Amino acid sequence: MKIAFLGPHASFTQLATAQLFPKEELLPQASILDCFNAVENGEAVKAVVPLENSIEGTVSMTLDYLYKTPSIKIEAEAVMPIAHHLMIHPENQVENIERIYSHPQALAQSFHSLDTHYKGIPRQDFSSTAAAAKFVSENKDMKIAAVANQYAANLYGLKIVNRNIQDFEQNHTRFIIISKHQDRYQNDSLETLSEKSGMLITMPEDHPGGLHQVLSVFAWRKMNLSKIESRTLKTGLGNYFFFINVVGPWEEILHGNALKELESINAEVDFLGNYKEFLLES
Ligand SMILES: O=C(O)C(=O)C[C@]1(C(=O)O)C=C[C@@H](O)C=C1
Repeated sequence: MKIAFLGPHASFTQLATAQLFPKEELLPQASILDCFNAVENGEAVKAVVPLENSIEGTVSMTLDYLYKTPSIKIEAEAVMPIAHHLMIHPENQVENIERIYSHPQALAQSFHSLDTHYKGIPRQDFSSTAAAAKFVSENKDMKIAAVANQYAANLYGLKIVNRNIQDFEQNHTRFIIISKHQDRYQNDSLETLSEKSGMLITMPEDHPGGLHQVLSVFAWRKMNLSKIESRTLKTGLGNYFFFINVVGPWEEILHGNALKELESINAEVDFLGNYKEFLLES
């Protein structure tokens, strides 16, 4: 089975994917959009993409493509500790560095640390931390550094010059397994943290109390929400869709009726699945 992931090798997403699918063929992709496309056009059966980070919040691109591609559902979540290191080509000196490359999430998670230790050195976005590390390894004549993980340093032969530069010690990223099949991913060798349902909800028009109506569907049934995130619909300022997580295993009557009630108040619901959240190693 082919599994797409945000590559190249040694990205954080690859470390997560390798733990979730140790025996499958992994297909590196250049972007989160490419991961969605690979699943959509059948090139890969599933993909692993980042959804949320404990320091920097939601990966908005993932949320947007979940919304834009209703055929794609969620099979599982996996949470992994994240440690960022600054690395350079072994023939370079850290004192000479003139630019720092990484994925925008990694740069944001290390913002204050980079600002304190490398003030004034411009930072540049890359498609992933591993892509930045690879670029540094291939360009020893440029005075550049990358923010990436230990595996990227090993794989691309870079020297770590500053360890654990994430701004908060507790740094975790939540990844999701996406597919068109809505299979439930199960893995007894990983610790299960929770079970939840995910859904995208859109109200057809803006009216007073619209969100309250949606939330009351869950509230009076005593359904516990663990996440609610609004994201722009890109149809004009003030128009949003909502990503909602409901805690617990799927109960046919309780959840089924909640979905029916949402429909009856004209909410559009894209049910993404009932799935487990697993814990991964760093
Ligand atoms: O750039 C990588 O290595 C990724 O896998 C992407 C990503 C993200 O988008 O959040 C994954 C985990 C970390 O939070 C930093 C970057």
